[in-house]
Amino acid sequence: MEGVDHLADERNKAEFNVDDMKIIWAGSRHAFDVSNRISRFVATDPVFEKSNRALMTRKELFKNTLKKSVYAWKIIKELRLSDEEGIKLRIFMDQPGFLDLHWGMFVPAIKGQGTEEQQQKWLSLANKMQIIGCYAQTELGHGSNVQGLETTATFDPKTDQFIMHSPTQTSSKWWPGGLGKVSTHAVVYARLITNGKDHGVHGFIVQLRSLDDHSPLPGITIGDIGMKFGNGAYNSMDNGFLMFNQFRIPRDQMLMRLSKVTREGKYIASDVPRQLVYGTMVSVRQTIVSKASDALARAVCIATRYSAVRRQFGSENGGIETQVIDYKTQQNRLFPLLASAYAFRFVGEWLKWLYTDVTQRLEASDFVTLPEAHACTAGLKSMTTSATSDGIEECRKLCGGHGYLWCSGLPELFAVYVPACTYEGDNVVLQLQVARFLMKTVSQLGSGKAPAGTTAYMGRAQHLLQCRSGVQKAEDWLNPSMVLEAFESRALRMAITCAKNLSKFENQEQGFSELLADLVEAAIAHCQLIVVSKFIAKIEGEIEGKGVKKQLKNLCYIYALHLLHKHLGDFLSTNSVTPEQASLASHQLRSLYSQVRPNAVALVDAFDYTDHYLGSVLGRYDGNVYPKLFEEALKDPLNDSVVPDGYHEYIRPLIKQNFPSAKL
Ligand SMILES: CCCCCCCC/C=C\CCCCCC(=O)SCCNC(=O)CCNC(=O)[C@H](O)C(C)(C)COP(=O)(O)OP(=O)(O)OC[C@H]1O[C@@H](n2cnc3c(N)ncnc32)[C@H](O)[C@@H]1OP(=O)(O)O
Ligand SMILES: Cc1cc2nc3c(=O)[nH]c(=O)nc-3n(C[C@H](O)[C@H](O)[C@H](O)COP(=O)(O)OP(=O)(O)OC[C@H]3O[C@@H](n4cnc5c(N)ncnc54)[C@H](O)[C@@H]3O)c2cc1C
Repeated sequence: MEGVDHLADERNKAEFNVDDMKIIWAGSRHAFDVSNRISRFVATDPVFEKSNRALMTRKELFKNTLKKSVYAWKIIKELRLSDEEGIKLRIFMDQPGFLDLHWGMFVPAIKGQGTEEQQQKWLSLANKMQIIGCYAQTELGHGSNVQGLETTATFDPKTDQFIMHSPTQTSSKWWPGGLGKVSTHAVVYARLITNGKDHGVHGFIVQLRSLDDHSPLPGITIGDIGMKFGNGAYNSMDNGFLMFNQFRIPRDQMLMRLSKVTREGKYIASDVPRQLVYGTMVSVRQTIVSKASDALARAVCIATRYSAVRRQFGSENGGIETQVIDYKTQQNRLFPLLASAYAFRFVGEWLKWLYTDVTQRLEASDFVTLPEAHACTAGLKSMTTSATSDGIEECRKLCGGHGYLWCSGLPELFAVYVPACTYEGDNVVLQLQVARFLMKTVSQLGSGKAPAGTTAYMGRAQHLLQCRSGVQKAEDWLNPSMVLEAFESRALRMAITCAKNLSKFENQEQGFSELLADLVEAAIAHCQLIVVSKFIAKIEGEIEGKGVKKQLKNLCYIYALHLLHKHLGDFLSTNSVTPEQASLASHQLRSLYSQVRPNAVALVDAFDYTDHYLGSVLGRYDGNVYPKLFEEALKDPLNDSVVPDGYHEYIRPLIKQNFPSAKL
């Protein structure tokens, strides 16, 4: 029934103040106000309508993205929205497009790697969108291995120019978002060559298309790489290819904050670590962690509301059937995902702090925390995006058959989200970076250099290698120090086992290659420890609002104990817990599920998502699912006529067994 809240009973059960939880989820009252206002603004503006996306052709979808993006920019300018409001507008617009790469990578690359003069010149144009930029790093032949890029930028001292060239087919740029059809400019990563010497990969600002008629400049071949996974979804983005044929740019278009080429062609490397050329990727990996919590929360919101609406079995004497959310199996699959959404939110907040801290240090030429910032952003990007992709798919299954309908919102969410496991660094490749960092830290134990930050626990190696978990009863698993000790001991023991096995090889690189799978598992264990420890730190801090802290505690322990359950092999094989303690953890988990159950719908309401943003009939705020499923079905073009096109051509001849031209 229209106007009726079918989930009202669920909402009345809540034991905490949802409005207070909304503030915790958003990060602050101010952040909540901005999100709330902008999401409602987008939801009510017809230009941002998105329900028809799956039925659009690629060309229609692309044009629709242009329309929305330019309209969003007009609103940002006319209403003088702040940067924060502008970002929210793009998030709630919910359609991947060139704006993401222009603002998310092109502008940050110039800010991070350009000199002051370069910033003044290029940012003044980019900030007004008088030029549109993308981030062109990946090539057909190399994405993960950035040092393997083949595009060259050869300095020509006669003309004071760089000659950009794609020497092979595999050196074609391939994948950059916004490149295919929209961008006028790109930050291109290419091997810098001066006086015949290769100085490795550097960034260059390159104009690609005419600012008058948008045609590619002579010497440039450019286009879209074609359809990607799913309908609608990421196909709104013009991921592109690009080839240079001896294309010339002025010398001052090399991004020269980190190293320079003089008029004479002399290469001057600064004394900062060369890895700062990867700085834009580090910054985006950090934002991807917060976006993981957002995507997972969307899926969980849909699955939770629908699980409360959906009834199946359990009716006695013709009475009402059981809500599927009451099945323990449903809770065992759903509530850890709900807990993960909150966990990723809080680790995302912490990572933002870490990133801000390292940025300030770099500005003061303090590079000490750079390796840790790289390991944390890489590892947490990898861990949270993998868990989120799996989680969205699990939410689809939690919604049964209807989850497979496009209008559930889940297929498109999955299709848009899943490349996050690959872009901005393949998730396995990134965990191997964490593993390298851990092996280095382990090798330095006992050298007098105490591990700091997220590896500080390794400084207590003597204790953690010997200790036995003190858990004796199920409630002990609600003791933060016991939970932390189990995770620390598992992570440390796995890392030390890898280090010991590595030391058996004469050639360390060969050993590393042999042990890749174990190293990835050790890295994941370390990352999970970080997430658990940041969640615990959150619930041990000050949290306002009636009943809010209690709910967050429940979610925190669900997050930790479900990981323990899922990775029990690690915990048992490292003797971090005994089988009896593991079974006490499962007992405690069941009790936590019962405590979360009456609060589940309110806990997803706290995300404050509009129906527009969710884009899901199953996840509607009012729970009015069945009539709306019918409405959606009737909108399908196949239902425009009762007798379909093709009846006379195929169906009728078939059932009449009358195939005029068939030679059987
Ligand atoms: C709607 C609003 C949206 C808001 C904004 C969102 C933005 C848009 C979001 C999504 C859109 C999609 C965008 C997608 C864009 C892309 O995909 S861009 C391309 C991304 N490409 C990659 O991520 C490539 C991955 N590969 C690498 O990063 C590197 O090749 C590597 C790290 C795997 C290896 O680098 P290499 O130089 O070969 O290093 P190693 O020999 O392994 O290591 C040498 C040492 O350097 C350290 N290190 C490596 N990387 C970094 C770093 N980034 N920072 C600091 N240090 C680094 C490494 O640990 C080694 O240290 P040691 O010598 O001490 O061991
Ligand atoms: C939707 C999307 C948008 C993108 N946008 C951009 C963009 O805007 N700009 C840009 O420059 N790029 C972009 N990319 C490219 C992206 O960054 C790369 O695809 C990504 O870095 C992975 O590199 P790859 O494709 O070379 O994978 P590969 O490295 O070829 O990976 C293939 C397999 O090999 C494995 N593997 C590779 N190396 C190792 C190793 N050392 N050890 C163990 N296993 C290994 C991987 O785990 C994976 O299973 C985008 C990609 C996608 C999908």
